[in-house]
Amino acid sequence: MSSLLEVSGVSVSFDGFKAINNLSFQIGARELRAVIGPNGAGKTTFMDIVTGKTRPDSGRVTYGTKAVSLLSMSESRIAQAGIGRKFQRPTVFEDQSVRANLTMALKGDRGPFAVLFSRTTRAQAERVADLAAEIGLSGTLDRKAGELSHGQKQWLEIGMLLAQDPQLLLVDEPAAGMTPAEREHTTDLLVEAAKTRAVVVVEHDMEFVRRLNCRVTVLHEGSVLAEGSIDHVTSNDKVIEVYLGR
Ligand SMILES: Nc1ncnc2c1ncn2[C@@H]1O[C@H](COP(=O)(O)OP(=O)(O)OP(=O)(O)O)[C@@H](O)[C@H]1O
Repeated sequence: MSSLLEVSGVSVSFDGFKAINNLSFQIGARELRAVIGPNGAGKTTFMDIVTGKTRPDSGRVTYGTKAVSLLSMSESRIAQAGIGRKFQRPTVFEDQSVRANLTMALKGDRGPFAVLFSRTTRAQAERVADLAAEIGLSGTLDRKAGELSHGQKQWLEIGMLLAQDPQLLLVDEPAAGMTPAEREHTTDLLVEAAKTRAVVVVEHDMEFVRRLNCRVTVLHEGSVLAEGSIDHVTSNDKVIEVYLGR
C-alpha cells in the first residue's frame, strides 16, 4: 500500500528537550489510525509538525502521490493541500444555524457575509444536506449551533472539516466529554470518513480506540513504542508498563 503521509526520522527539541525523537510514521490514503500514548508522549507535537505549526529540527515529512515535502509549506498551504485538523474544543459559529455553519465551510471561500447575503446554489444545498446526514444532524439544520449538545457540536465541526474534503483528517480526542451514545455515533462517523480519506485519531479512551477497530500507533518519549492491532499493542509489555499500567 502506498502511503499518503510519510514521516521519516523526525526529531524536534524544545530548549534541549527532545519532544519528538527520530519518529517515523506512515498512513495509507484510506486508512483509519489511532495514536495513543501517555501524557507528554509527543502526540500533539506530531500533529503540529504535520500541519506546519512546528518545524522539526531534522527528518522528512512527505505527502500525497507526488510525495511533496510539507516542511517548506506554510500552515495555510498545508491546509489547502488537503490536511484538516480538529482540535479538542469545538469552534463552531454558535449564533449561526447548523446549515449556515456547514455552508460557510464548503470550499470556495464563503465567509459569513457571502452566506447571509448571497443565494446558495442547489449543488451547495445538496452537499450541505449530504454532510448533515453523514454527521447525523439532518434534523437540526435550522437550529443555532449554540443550542446543540457538546457531542453534536463536535460532529458539526467534523462536518465542517469534511466540507473541505480533506485527504487527511487529524482529530484530537473526539470522545472527550461525550455520553456513551455520542461516543458510539462518533466511532461510526470516523470509520465512515476513513472510507474515502485517511483519518488519524488521537485518543486516550481505550474502549473508544478498541471500537475504532483499526491499526494503533503507541507513542512514548517522542518515538513509536509499538504499532499494530489493538490486541497486539495492549499485550505488549512495554506498552503496559509505560501507558496501560499493570
Ligand atoms: N512549545 C513547547 N515548548 C516547550 N516544550 C514543549 C512545547 N510543546 C511541547 N512541549 C513538551 O514536549 C513534550 C511532548 O508534548 P505533547 O504535547 O506533544 O505531548 P502529548 O502526547 O500530546 O501529551 P498529552 O496527552 O498530555 O496531550 C512534553 O514534555 C511537552 O511539555
